[in-house]
Amino acid sequence: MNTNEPVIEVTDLRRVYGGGFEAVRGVSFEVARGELFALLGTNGAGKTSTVELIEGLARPAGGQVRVLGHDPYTERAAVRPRIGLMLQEGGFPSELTVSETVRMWAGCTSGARPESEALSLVGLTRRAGVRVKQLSGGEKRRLDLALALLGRPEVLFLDEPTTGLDAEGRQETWELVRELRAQGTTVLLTTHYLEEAEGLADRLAILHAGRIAVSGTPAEVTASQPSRISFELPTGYFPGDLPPLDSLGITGHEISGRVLRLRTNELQRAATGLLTWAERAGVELRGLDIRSGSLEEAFLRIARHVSEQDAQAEQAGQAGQAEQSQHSEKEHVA
Ligand SMILES: Nc1ncnc2c1ncn2[C@@H]1O[C@H](COP(=O)(O)OP(=O)(O)OP(=O)(O)O)[C@@H](O)[C@H]1O
Repeated sequence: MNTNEPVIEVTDLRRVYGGGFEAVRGVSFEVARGELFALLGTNGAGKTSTVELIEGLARPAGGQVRVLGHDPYTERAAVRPRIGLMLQEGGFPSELTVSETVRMWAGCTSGARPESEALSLVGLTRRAGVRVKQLSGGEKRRLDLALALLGRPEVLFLDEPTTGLDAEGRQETWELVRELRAQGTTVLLTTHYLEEAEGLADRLAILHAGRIAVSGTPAEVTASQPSRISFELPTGYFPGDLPPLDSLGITGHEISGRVLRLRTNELQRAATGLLTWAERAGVELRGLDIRSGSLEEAFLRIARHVSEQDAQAEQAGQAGQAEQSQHSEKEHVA
């Protein structure tokens, strides 16, 4: 296979649940060999619904998925041995020990790693004899990961892999994922942790209400967000006493109490202008906070923006219904 050829290709993907609810509404993206692509999104955005289609666990209502050049649903036998799945719920028999679980799984996996290697990869060697039901939530996630890695997959699907892990466990999992990626494994990750996506992903997409709202490298997505400056107005000063905000490259502002919050796409210019003004005026900008655009900002803006759109659409719908019912009343009266 050409190394530039995408390992995962998703085109105009759609998923409709019983009752007609469209959870995935035309999602398209590609993941190249050796790349780590992260899907982020609010609760219910459609991450799991999308990933399950790519894993071949369900048939799309529309669009196309290709994994390693095959349809993962209709050509499951060609795809399954080459991919590793770490689902949100492993669902393994709780009475088996960690070691028995790995051996059972290895029995169904061709070319499986030795048990000791799989357990040591995820730091579970010392828990080999413990029953699954006695593992902590974080240890269960590690076992899920060990099983996903058992067949040395070319493509690894990680659905919220660090949920339930403490800070150290999370760092260890990230280190392992980085190593796997360095060895050429292609990874599709869904996560709620923005720093996880920021630290691991080559590219990412933020899903909202079944659609991709923004995608790109973490740096591209972050750079598309405005930077922020906030401080307390010095006593006796008003916003009009500052230099004209647009002359400092400030594109928006709001004031609550004495705290002024500014938005800018030219952080250095805006910050320098304000600090120079404060220096000359001999005043202190208390509580000064200067921060570049962040992935968190992008995420929150998308969630807020789309909820505003939803609210507007709902209002427009209600207004339309009210108008229609007034209209039909009039027709009735006439
Ligand atoms: N089996 C199902 N039947 C009907 N609706 C479903 C089903 N599974 C999911 N949904 C709905 O589809 C939407 C997307 O759900 P999905 O689980 O894909 O979101 P998600 O982004 O993975 O969310 P989370 O971050 O909470 O895991 C939600 O509105 C959810 O209620």
